[in-house]
Amino acid sequence: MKAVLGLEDGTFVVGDGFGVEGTCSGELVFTTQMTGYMEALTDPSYAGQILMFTYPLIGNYGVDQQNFESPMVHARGCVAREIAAVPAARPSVADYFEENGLFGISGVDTRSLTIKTRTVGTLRAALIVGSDDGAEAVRRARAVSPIGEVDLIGDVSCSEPYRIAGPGKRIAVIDLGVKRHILESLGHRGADIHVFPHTATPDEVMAAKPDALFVSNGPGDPRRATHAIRCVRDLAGEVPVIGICMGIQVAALALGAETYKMKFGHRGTNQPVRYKDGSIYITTQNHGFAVDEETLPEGCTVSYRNVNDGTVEGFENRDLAITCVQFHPEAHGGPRDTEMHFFDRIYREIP
Ligand SMILES: NC(=O)CC[C@H](N)C(=O)O
Repeated sequence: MKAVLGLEDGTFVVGDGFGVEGTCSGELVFTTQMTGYMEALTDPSYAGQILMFTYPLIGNYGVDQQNFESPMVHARGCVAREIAAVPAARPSVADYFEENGLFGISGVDTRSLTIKTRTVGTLRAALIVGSDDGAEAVRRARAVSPIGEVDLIGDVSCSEPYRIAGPGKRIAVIDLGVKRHILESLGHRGADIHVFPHTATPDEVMAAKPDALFVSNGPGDPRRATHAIRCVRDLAGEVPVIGICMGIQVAALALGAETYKMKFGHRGTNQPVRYKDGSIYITTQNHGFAVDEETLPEGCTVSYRNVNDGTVEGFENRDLAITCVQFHPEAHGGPRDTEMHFFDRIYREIP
């Protein structure tokens, strides 16, 4: 089966389709991870994006639902150099894509597409599985709305509040598309977790009498997380605030700081960050927006910084008890170095 990937700049590449016939479109983003392909594809933060793997062989250990970050694939499409046809475990990625009505293309030069993305910035793209009509793919890519103009959070947040009972501190989680392993990392420490939809009001959150407010990861432009921004704006100072990924961006926006779209973002399991004490951690990341350090108000200090480009990877505000990171300390699969470092510390520090 043929497939074609078209980009807004007029480029298209023809390859082998996998999954089912049809079309998907969104931002084309690349991740440098060598493993953890299903964790990435099922991460709700990839909603609205077509995910391209720079590592040339994807799928060699098959699909294991135990690794999923949510019950389904959220990336709109998958681009790979090669998908392992006969993995060591079943089902294969291609079988899984077919059974679940998903779209993929393999046999394409992911290096040149990555170099292009790094050179010109993230591009809108369309993938047509079952066709090699490059002009049509480019036309569809150009029709894609920029990610900042699309509401994606409502599609991935829970619709009703729910609780994962635990014996320990009570944490209210605002679900912007929360990854399963974040809830598990909190739960393993004993947290009594109350999860709220992204539309939760400050009163609804406070009715749970939380010891801390946690704002999750999520897809798209953080400025669209308007309800969560309001919650943090109203509640910071009243309860400790913890954030991961979109959570840090929401916390920054709530304090009056700004976020910006990065040229091509950070996605992978090999992103080095430097903590304020000088120690370096290898982290998993998936973000295309970042906090503008210059706009952070007084009282906020940058706690982690990306070693490659110097961008903000974490900040804290001791007076307001805000602690947040841009990377993913819960990451499965990816390095676990920061799981203990981050979750133990934030859990211990909740009064
Ligand atoms: N994983 C996330 O929470 C990502 C946050 C936001 N969607 C970004 O791309 O920056």
